[in-house]
Order: sequence, then C-alpha cells, then structure tokens
Amino acid sequence: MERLARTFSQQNELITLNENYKDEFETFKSLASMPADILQIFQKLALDLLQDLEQPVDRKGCAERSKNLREEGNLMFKESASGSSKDSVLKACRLYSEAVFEAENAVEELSLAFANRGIALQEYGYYREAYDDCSNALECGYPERLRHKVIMRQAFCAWKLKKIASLEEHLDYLGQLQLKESFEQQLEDLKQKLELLKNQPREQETQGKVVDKSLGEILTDPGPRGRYMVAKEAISKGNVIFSERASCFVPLEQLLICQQCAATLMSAPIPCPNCHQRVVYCSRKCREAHSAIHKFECAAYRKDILRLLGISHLALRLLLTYIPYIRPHLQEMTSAKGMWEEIMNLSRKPEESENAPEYLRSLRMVSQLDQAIDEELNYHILCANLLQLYLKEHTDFYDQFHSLPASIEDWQLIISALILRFAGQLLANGHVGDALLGVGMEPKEFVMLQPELWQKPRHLKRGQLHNLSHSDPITAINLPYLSLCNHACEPSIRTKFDGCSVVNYAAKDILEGEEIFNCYTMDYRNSLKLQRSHPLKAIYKFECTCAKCTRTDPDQNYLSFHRYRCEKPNCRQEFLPDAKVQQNNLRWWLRCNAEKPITCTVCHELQHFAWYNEFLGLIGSSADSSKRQALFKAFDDLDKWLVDHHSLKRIMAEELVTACFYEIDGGTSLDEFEYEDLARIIRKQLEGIAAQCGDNSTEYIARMTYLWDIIAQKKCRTDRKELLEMKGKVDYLASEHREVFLNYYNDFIEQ
Ligand SMILES: C[S@@+](CC[C@H](N)C(=O)[O-])C[C@H]1O[C@@H](n2cnc3c(N)ncnc32)[C@H](O)[C@@H]1O
Repeated sequence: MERLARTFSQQNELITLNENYKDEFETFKSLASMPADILQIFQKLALDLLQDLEQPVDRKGCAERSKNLREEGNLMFKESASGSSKDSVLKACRLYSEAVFEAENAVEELSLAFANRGIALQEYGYYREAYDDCSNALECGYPERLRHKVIMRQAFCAWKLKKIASLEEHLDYLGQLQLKESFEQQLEDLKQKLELLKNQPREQETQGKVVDKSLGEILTDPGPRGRYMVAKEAISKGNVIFSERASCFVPLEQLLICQQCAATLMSAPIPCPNCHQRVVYCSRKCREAHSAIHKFECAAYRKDILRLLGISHLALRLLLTYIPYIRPHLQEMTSAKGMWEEIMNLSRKPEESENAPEYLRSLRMVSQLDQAIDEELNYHILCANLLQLYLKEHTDFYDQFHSLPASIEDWQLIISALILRFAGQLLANGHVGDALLGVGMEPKEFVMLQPELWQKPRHLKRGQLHNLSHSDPITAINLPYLSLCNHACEPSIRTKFDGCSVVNYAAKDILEGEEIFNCYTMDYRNSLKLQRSHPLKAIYKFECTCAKCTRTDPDQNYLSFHRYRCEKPNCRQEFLPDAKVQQNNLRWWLRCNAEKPITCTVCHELQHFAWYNEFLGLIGSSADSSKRQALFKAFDDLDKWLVDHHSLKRIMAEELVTACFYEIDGGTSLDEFEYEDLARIIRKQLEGIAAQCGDNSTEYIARMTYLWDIIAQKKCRTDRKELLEMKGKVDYLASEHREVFLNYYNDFIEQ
C-alpha cells in the first residue's frame, strides 16, 4: 500500500489532471498531450511500480513443503483406513489441500497432491470434486505408468455422478489397455453399472436467465433522481420481485471464494498455481468459465496489486467482461474520438427492459465522478492509468486490437477512459454481497475441510450449525438492474445474495405503480438520519427526501431501540437520549463513543451503567457454572434499565450466547436449566432482531443457528409452529447454505 501511495503521490506532483474535468475520455486525452518528457517520467513511475511488485517463487521450497504436507496427509489417510474414521479422511483432504496450495507451479508435486486429494475426496463422498482432482492430476502430468489408476477412479466417480458420456469415455480408454486382473474386474463392474445407468431416466441441467421476469418496470424522471423502478402490479410481502445474475464481481479482502460463482463452501478449492494462490475456483468448470478473465488478471494477482485498487479492480472486471461485446461496435472506427462517441451513444440509448444485455445496462449506469472531490478523482484516474499500463505491458490484452483500423495508442486511450468510467459508475451503483462464513476461520482455511464440523458431505455434525453463523461482506458486485432502484431509508426490497446472483423479495406489501426502493445505507431502524445523510450526499450526491426522512420526527424508529429507564432511584423515569446532544449513533458502549455518555432527559443526571461492566465481567468467567447462572440473571435484569427491544439487549444476548457456546464447543456441559435459559435468551434476542432488522434478515438467520443447535441436541422444548417458522427462514439463504441447513434440519430436528 505504501509503495502504491508513494507512486501516486509522485505522479500527482507531475500533473494537474482535473482542471475543468469534462469526461473520462478528455481526461486521458489531456494526460496523453502532456509534454513528452513529463509524460515519460509519469508513466515510468507506474511501470516501475508494476515491476517492483513482482514476487518471485521459490519453486524448490514450495515443492519440498508440498511433499511434506502430502506425506502427512498419507499418514492421516492410512489412519482412516485402519479405523475407518470419517474425520481422518477429511483431515487428510485438508492436508492434501494444503499440499496443493503449497505446490504453486511445482507441477510434479501439484499433480501428486491433486491425485491424493482425489482419493481422499472420493472416500469421503465428494465425487464431483474427486473427479475434478483426477483431471487436475492428469493435466499436471501425473506419471504415465499410473494414469490408468486415476482414470479408473474417474470412471467410478462418473458413475456415482451419473455422467454417462464421461463414464463411457473412460471405460473405452481403459478397455484398450492391458490391465492387471484386479483392474479388469473393476472395469467389468463399471461396464455393468454403465448399462444400468443408461436405462435410468436422465436429469436435465437448467440455466437461468441473467434477469428473471421482473415485477418491476423502469421509468425515467427528467430530474436528478433519474431512472427508477415501480411495481407493474401489486406485490405481496415476501414475493420475489426479480432476480439477477451478475457476470462481474470481485472477492473482498482477497477472500478465497470461487472467482467464477462466489461459492464459499468449497471442499476441494482449485487454486491458480501462477498467482500465489490468491485465486481459487470451486470446480474445473468454474475455472474454465473464468479463464478468459483470469488470463488478463493473473499477473496482477501475482503482483498483489488488485487489492490495493478497491473499486477499480471491479471496473477492470467490467472492462474485461464487456470488451468482447463493445469491440464489435468500434471495429470500423479509425480514431479514439469516434470510438468514444460511439460508446457514449450506446450509453445514452434509453432501452431499459429486463432483457437489455448486461454490458449495455452497465454502460448506462449513472456516474457522479464529475462531482467528486479532486483527491478522489485523481486517485481513480491514477488507478485507471495504472491498470491500462498493466494490461499493455504485462498481458497480451491489446493483441485483439492489432488488426483493427484504430491505432493501439487510440485503444489505450479508450481502455483507460472505460476503466475510469466504470469505476465512477460503480461508486454510485456497486453493491456489496454477503454470505454466512465459518466462525473463527483463518483467511486461508476452508470451512468444508474442518473435520470437527462435518459428519459427511454437506451434513454437519449435531450441534455445529452455529459455526456457520459469521455473516460478512464477501463481494463487490455489479448488478446493473438492481442498480436502477433509487434509494429510500425504508427499502421495499430484501435482497438475498446467492453467490453471484441476487433475489429481491418484497420487504412489505407494494401497491401497483408504487416505487420500489433499495436502501443504500443502513436503514431508518438502524441509523439516525444524520448518519445516513452524510454518505448519501458524499457518495450518491443527493439529499434524501424519503417518507422517513421528511417526517417531523425522522429518528423515532431508531430511537425506539434506545429507550432507557433512568438509573437514579429518585427518578426511574423512561427517557430517550437526545440524539442532537449525543451527536453520535447513541451506541455509547462502543469504544469510539466512550466520550459521549448518556444523560437522563428527565432528571438530567448522568447514567453510569455499572451493570454493563458487571455483565462483561460475568461473560469473561462464563466457564464457571455459578457465574453463568449470574449471567442469565443479569441478562433478565437488563429490563430494569433498557426498555423493550433496546438494541443493546440483543448485542448483550449475542455476547452471552457466543460465550456459552464457546464453553459448550470446548467440552463444558451445561445442565438442562441452563440450556432452557440459553434458548429463552436466544428467542428474546431473535425478537429484538426481528423488530430492528426483520425476521428474514441475515442477522436473524445467523443468530437462529444457535437455537437450532440447542433444539437439535434436544436440550430445550420447542413446538411445531416454531420449527416450521424456523425452517421457512432457509428460503432466505444462498443455495449452498440452504442445502446444509436443510440437511441439518432433516438430520436432527425434523424427528
Ligand atoms: C444506483 S443509482 C439509481 C438509479 C438512477 N436513478 C439511474 O437513473 O440510473 C443511484 C443514483 O440515483 C439517484 N438517486 C437515487 N435515489 C435517489 C433519491 N431518493 N433521490 C434523488 N436521487 C436519487 C442519485 O443520483 C444516485 O447517485
């Protein structure tokens, strides 16, 4: 980061970029027309940066470490064979995965690590992944004399997966070899299985459209609020308004999620061996689908530059994804100016049906870059310039333009301008996708490879669902159809992120013709108007005039989660802190707000909240049973100070429940009354979350996992109604999680 900041600040000193900012194209044109000697120094700074960031590979060391891990995996796998323990098989998978990651491009080791992981995965029951690993091993040059073993395994997995064509192909190949008797027998066995399979009915693969039929319609306001979405018909709460699949997203914080489909639950991640394992895929199919993009990003990942560029990385993705669609419109053009005018024409066309191609819809997204402050604008210009130079000097991206009439210099101008344009659009239109992740997982660990959690593929062990409750942002994602929704502080939609797709449910009943709003910030129940207005102005460049913000008391909903009963014995009145006096989000318990104490607005006495620190003290000693009893009591006592669904109550419940589960996971056994107490507190917490965030919010589902675990262990009473309600929540989960949750429900709760 420091190196990048230094380069950018040196480049900044050489130029005055944003005098009379006109548009992206004019910006780069004026950059290109700087005095040649200054331009050369300017570009050399960026080129030197790209050069310096190259990170060499110690191939020998990698091979050695990979071999050691594989051998450790072999020992673990042998142990599993003797005791037939599923845990040891998964442990072996984990070690082999580490061996795969260590091998980088030491291909010999890589092929052995893949082959061994394939065996372990097959043993565990991950047949699709095992099949892929066999292909990976063969691709990396698995020794010729042993290839038949790998192919036999592939044939077996193909049979398990009911892939008739692959099974036939492998059996044909094996049929031409001279095999030992035991292999001949396996071959015959698989041939019979193939015949049986051929007689079974076939399953069909389905492929969804980018935007499924939408109940929204796009209208345009000539004023600054621009295009917006209204309901074509009345939509009841909970119904799907539209869904959209994104072609472009980037993982946040270098998270190791599938770069193609954003899957987080990967049991056999396949890393790219050429960019220091910063890019992984959940399958060979995803790796193949992403190859047209990754071939231009691989060197940048190797240099580790993309994570430094924020939204510009996503802008690069848009460029790489859409250029094959944009190029045909420009291929007759002879000048950069002509090309840019054509791009602007494409961007202006008003066609907004849900069937408009994604690249056009993206080109038409609004940008507020012309209103950006100088510093921000310069930063994005320098990022776009750096990425353009990177493509030019470190990839063969420009080869596709060689045969076209415009010069490469013209194309360089267009590419820089497009990256900048996409970055500006994404600032006002980009989304952040979230997912449930493993709790307490290190960045390079994979939750599916944790033996203490799983009993078999996609089936958790009893009591382990809460270990999938960490909700976090995972992607920066371009969803140009969803982006057509304008903002209101009370959204009409509840967006479910499902990998690189979203499903938008009606968050309330919507009338025909009513505007469908998204919420770009925290909503009116979770923030003060003051807190929302700042980002809306700074990022989206408008003042919110939504129904919630224009009420006489715009903060009433948020404040209703901050009602206190005065702790002074002679007052004890209910009061609401004065939001204007506090000038913060009223969350005094956060360290950053420690200087902003709460005063009773009736008696004007300062509140000391001694009970809060006592509660934290008890949390710290929750290993002790008597302290746990005191903790449960202290939680009940919160009603003395915090009124109704005060938001601090659910935060304290979260602390309490997490602390108790930490003890349970560590082997402490709670008695039946403690479990009932715990379940009662979780239910209360869920009521609070439902009131403030909604009962199908990710927060709700994440905390619900704790209750499922107690119920799964038969440690608390429940009833049919509660169970059905809980089961209904899984509709709001990403499909990969839905499957795991439903398996859990069927395994441990249904009966
Ligand atoms: C994600 S886009 C929404 C679609 C946009 N109206 C369009 O025409 O493409 C965000 C931009 O829309 C405008 N916008 C969104 N909500 C608005 C609102 N409630 N009032 C005024 N302008 C709004 C702002 O210009 C904002 O930067």
